[in-house]
Amino acid sequence: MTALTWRPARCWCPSLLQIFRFPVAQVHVGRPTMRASQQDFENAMNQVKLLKEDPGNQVKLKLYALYKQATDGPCNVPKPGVFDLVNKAKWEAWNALGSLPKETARQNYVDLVSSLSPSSQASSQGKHGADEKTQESKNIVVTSEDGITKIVFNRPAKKNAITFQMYQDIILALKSASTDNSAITVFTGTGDYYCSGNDLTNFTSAPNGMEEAARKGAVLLREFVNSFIDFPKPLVAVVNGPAVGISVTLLGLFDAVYASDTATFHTPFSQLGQTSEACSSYTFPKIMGPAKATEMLLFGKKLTAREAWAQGLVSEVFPESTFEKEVWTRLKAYAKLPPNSMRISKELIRKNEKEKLYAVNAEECTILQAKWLSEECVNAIMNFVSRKSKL
Ligand SMILES: CCCCCC/C=C/C(=O)SCCNC(=O)CCNC(=O)[C@H](O)C(C)(C)COP(=O)(O)OP(=O)(O)OC[C@H]1O[C@@H](n2cnc3c(N)ncnc32)[C@H](O)[C@@H]1OP(=O)(O)O
Repeated sequence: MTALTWRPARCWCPSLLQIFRFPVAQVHVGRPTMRASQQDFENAMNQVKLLKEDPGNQVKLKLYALYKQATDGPCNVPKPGVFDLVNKAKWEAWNALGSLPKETARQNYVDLVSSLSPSSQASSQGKHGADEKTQESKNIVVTSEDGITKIVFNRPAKKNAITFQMYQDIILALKSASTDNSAITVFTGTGDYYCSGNDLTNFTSAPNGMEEAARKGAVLLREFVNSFIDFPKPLVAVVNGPAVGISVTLLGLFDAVYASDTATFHTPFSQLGQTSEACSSYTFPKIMGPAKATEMLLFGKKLTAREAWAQGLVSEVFPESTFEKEVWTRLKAYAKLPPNSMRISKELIRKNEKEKLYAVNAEECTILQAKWLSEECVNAIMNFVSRKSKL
């Protein structure tokens, strides 16, 4: 109860207040060289407001903790409850500073701000909003060429983890691809990963509470998966590297899956206190049989590309050295096939399944909405965010 009255530092600009929108980065706290004055401290606070790029959660937590220590002294408020993820993390960061003297905290704050890279400082010209928007949409890149619309997970620094914004961008990209001039649509990833699944920090910033976030997440997930169920043209995954979570389960709704031999397929839902999605509770047992689906969806067994091929999830595996060349040559040839024939054949395959898929999707989303509020799930996500465990 008291925890709810605890206020975050007011010096942060609004985008930085949502400290968990971006995952953790390494903190480097510069070594104090001299005592920072109150003026240095205030200058540093102003500099933080001008940061152009998000410095990462760990840095923001550290800044928050040092600010509180420098102004209020040692942590003196009760620990927020387990579901109040953001405030709990802030409390833990502040509390971890123990009895660090106010002056040292002030100096460390100034050093930390000055250690942030110059490239992340804003020019005070202020076209911040426009830049951010461009940045968001670049995480999903859509191009169309040679009869192929390519939708690319393009967030390699985060292994192409999918943010809420990316889910929305993909829904729009699929809508547009369904009526553009292309014959087929292809998903692939930039960098070494195909996609590491849902961004695990999606639910750690919940300004209106976790229940509201889980409700909205379930609505978004349902619409997202429905846009795959409904997609009318051949949908192909070019799996260039490891795939995790929802990027794997969605493959059951694709028409063909080509994988590099560096790809792996991992659905660690139980480990995350979650359950299967994207209709995989229906498509996976159908594709690979219930026993193999259980190993993946319940026990989180990670498959190699060849194992995934043997179980029918992957159409064909290619050596990494020739993967791109072979796959794109083949896809360009397929894209020259009569598009209406391909569309109608897909419709014949999919139409008897559609009602079932909608129903499965709805049920999976309802179950997940509840799971996201469970202690098992909250703990697993907090472990990831605080880096206690890696899958
Ligand atoms: C509308 C909501 C729909 C929700 C649908 C439900 C969907 C469920 C799922 O998809 S469950 C699967 C979720 N994914 C994971 O559990 C994977 C988590 N990530 C990892 O285990 C590892 O990062 C890894 C194995 C993918 C890669 O390990 P490694 O090679 O050691 O790299 P790093 O861990 O250092 O990763 C680099 C960088 O990327 C960030 N990152 C990677 N994956 C995610 C992720 N899924 N969510 C958030 N952030 C991710 C990681 O934190 C590092 O960031 P940093 O450099 O530290 O800032």
